[in-house]
Amino acid sequence: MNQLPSLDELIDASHVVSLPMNVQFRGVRHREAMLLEGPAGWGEFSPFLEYGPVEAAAWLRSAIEAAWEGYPDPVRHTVPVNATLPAVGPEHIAGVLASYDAAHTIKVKVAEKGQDLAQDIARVAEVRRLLPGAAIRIDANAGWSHDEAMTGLEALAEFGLQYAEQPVAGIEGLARVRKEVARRGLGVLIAADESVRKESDPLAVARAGAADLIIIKAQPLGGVRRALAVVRDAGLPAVVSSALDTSIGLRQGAALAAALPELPYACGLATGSLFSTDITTDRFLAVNGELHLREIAADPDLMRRHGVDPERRSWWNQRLADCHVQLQRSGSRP
Ligand SMILES: O=C(O)CCC(=O)C1=CC=C[C@@H](O)[C@@H]1C(=O)O
Ligand SMILES: [Mg+2]
Repeated sequence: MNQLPSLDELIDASHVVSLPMNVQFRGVRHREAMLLEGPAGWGEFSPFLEYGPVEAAAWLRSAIEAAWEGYPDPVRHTVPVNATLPAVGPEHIAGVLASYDAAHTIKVKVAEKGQDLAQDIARVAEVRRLLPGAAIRIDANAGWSHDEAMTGLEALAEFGLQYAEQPVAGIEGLARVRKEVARRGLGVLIAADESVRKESDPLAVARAGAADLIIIKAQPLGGVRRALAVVRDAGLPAVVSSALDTSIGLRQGAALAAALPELPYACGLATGSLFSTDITTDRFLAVNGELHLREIAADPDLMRRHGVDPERRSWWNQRLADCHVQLQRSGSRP
């Protein structure tokens, strides 16, 4: 596939859905997504609503790759995954974790706006109490200052952390935290997420020696093949994650995880469990901590049931058009 599909072709191939979630995540209670059906299968285009066309164009590129080109050959057919725990209070933790069949590795959200470190400590402590043998990682989404990160990491390291994802903003900030963590001997690895997917150069963080590992996501990085190239060139261990995707987007992430030469960590691809429903009857959910690679197709009835109103549909058509222009401009082909 060397040609970018035309805008008309994309509009004809697209459906827009809004899926309800079981629990608020990232301030989101309903997740909107555009699904594209192309000659190679289904692709998902679901940048968060506040993203502008320059950033969102990479997400469209990823959907077009999935639907018009398909995926590279897998080197594995099962993908280990983590449960993702939003910034809920301790009383809700057991319930949220019970919705996942993925208790070996838990990613706990911390540094949520409007909350404090005591709440983060209580959340991580409760996960450790419920699952004494689990690997626990945290994700601050760049919500801490340097000093807050050091205080937070000192306190949370007591519970045994596999790694800390994006404790602070920016590549320099990460490098500084990583250095200080080593100086204090805290034994916590530093993972870069926003410093990979939101930087104009996704390799800059690796070049700066600012992280021990990188988080990679197919949609923000412009597709599975581009994400694979980032991992190859970064030369760091990679954790595949998602963006609160429907089963179609999670399948894109699984294709990326399945094609990576090395997969040392469980992947953030179990978030289907945070939704109360999906666009396929055979949802792409973890079974005993693993996703089993298989084809996922959207179900026409479910897409109809969760379809958006005409106003949202035209908003998405405009977004599609804006991102299409971006891809034409950058000469970016799937
Ligand atoms: O990695 C995971 O366990 C699940 C995905 C996840 O955490 C995220 C999904 C969507 C938006 C992001 O804020 C968030 C992340 O920061 O990794
Ligand atoms: Mg993250």
